[in-house]
Amino acid sequence: MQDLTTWTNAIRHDNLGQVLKSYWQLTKPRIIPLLLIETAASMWVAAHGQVDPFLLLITLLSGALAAASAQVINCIYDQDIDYDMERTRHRPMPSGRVQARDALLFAIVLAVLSFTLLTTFANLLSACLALSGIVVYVLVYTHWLKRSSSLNIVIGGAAGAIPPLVGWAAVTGSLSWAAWVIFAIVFVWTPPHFWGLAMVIRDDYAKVGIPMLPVVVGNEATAKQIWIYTLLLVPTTLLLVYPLGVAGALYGALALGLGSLFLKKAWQLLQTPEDLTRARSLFKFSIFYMMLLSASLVIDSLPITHQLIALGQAQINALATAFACL
Ligand code: HEM
Ligand SMILES: CC(C)=CCC/C(C)=C/CC/C(C)=C/COP(=O)(O)OP(=O)(O)O
Repeated sequence: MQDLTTWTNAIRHDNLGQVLKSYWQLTKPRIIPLLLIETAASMWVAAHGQVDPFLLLITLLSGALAAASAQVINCIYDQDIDYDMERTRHRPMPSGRVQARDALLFAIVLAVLSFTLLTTFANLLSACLALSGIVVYVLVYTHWLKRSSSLNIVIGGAAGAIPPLVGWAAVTGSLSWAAWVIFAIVFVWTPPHFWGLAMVIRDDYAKVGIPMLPVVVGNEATAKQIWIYTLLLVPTTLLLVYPLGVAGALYGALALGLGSLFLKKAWQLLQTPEDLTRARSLFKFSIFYMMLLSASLVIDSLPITHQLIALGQAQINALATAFACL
C-alpha cells in the first residue's frame, strides 16, 4: 500500500513537472533574456547610470511577463504551421500537450500581471507600452503580416523594439529622442537578425507557405537586404553619441567595432549568398552583437566609467604639460 502511494505521488509529481515544462516552453523563454537586456540598457541610459534596483526588477519582471504573454498567443495562433514545420513540431500546442483555451487563459494572466505591476510600481505609460508590444506582435506581426507579406519582419519587428521604450518610460515617465533612437537600433537590427536564420530554414517556411523574404526573393536578394539594413544599423547606433550626446566615446568606439564586425559578416554573406554556414554565423553574431551593444551602453553610462575617463584625461593633460615644459 505504502509502495502504491509513493508510486502515485511520483506520477503526479512527474505530470506536474511536464505541465509546468509545457507552459514554460509556450513562452519561448530563450528569446526573452535579450529583450530584457535591451530594456535594462535603455533604463541605465535614461537614469544616467544610476537605476533604482527595485524599479529595475519590477520593469524586467513585467517585461518578461508581457513578452511571455505575446509568445503564448503567437503559439496558439500559429499551431497549424508549427505542426507542419520540423523545427516547431514539438512545441506544446502542435504536440497537443496544452489546450488552446488553457493557453489563452495563461496568456491573459501574464498580461494582466505585467500591466498591474507596471502601473502600480512604475507608471501607466510603461504599462501601456508593454501592452502595445503584445498587440503589435500578435495583431500586426502574427495575424496580419506573417502569412501575407515579405515585409512581415520589417514592420512586425517593431514589436521587439518596444521593450527599450518600456524601460525608458519606466524610469522617466516619458519618451525622449534617445528612447526612439534605441527603438530604431533594434528595429533596424531585426531584419538582418532574422533573415540570416530564415535563409537557413527557408525550405521549412516555403513548405507552409510563409512568405519570409528568402522564400519570396531568394538568398541573393535577401543577402542584399541584410547588407543594406546592416549599413543603416551602424550610423543609427552612433546617433546616441552624436547629435544626442546621451552616450560617450567608450560606447561610440565599441559600437563602431561591433558594427564593423557585423558589416564584415554581412559583406561575406553578400559575396556567397548560398553559403548557409555564413548565414547561420551572421544570425548567431547578431545575438552576440545586441548583447554586447547593450552592455556597452550600460558600462558607458556608469558614473565610475565617467570618473575613470576624466582621471585618464587629467593624466594625459598633465603629461602633455610636463612634455611642453621640457
Ligand atoms: C519579428 C521579429 C523577430 C523574429 C521573426 C525573430 C525570429 C526568430 C526565430 C525564428 C528564432 C529561432 C527560434 C527557434 O529556433 O525556436 C530566433 C531566435 C532568437 N531571437 Fe529572434 N526574432 C525576432 C526578433 C527578436 C528580437 C527583437 C530579439 C531580442 C532583442 C530576438 C532574440 C532572439 C534570440 C536571443 C534568439 C536565440 C534563441 C536561442 O538561443 O535559440 N529576436 N528569432
Ligand atoms: C514589449 C513586448 C511585450 C514585446 C514583445 C516582443 C516580442 C515577443 C518579440 C519576439 C520576436 C520574436 C522572437 C519573434 C519570433 O517569430 P515567430 O513567432 O514567427 O517565430 P517562430 O517561427 O519560431 O514561431
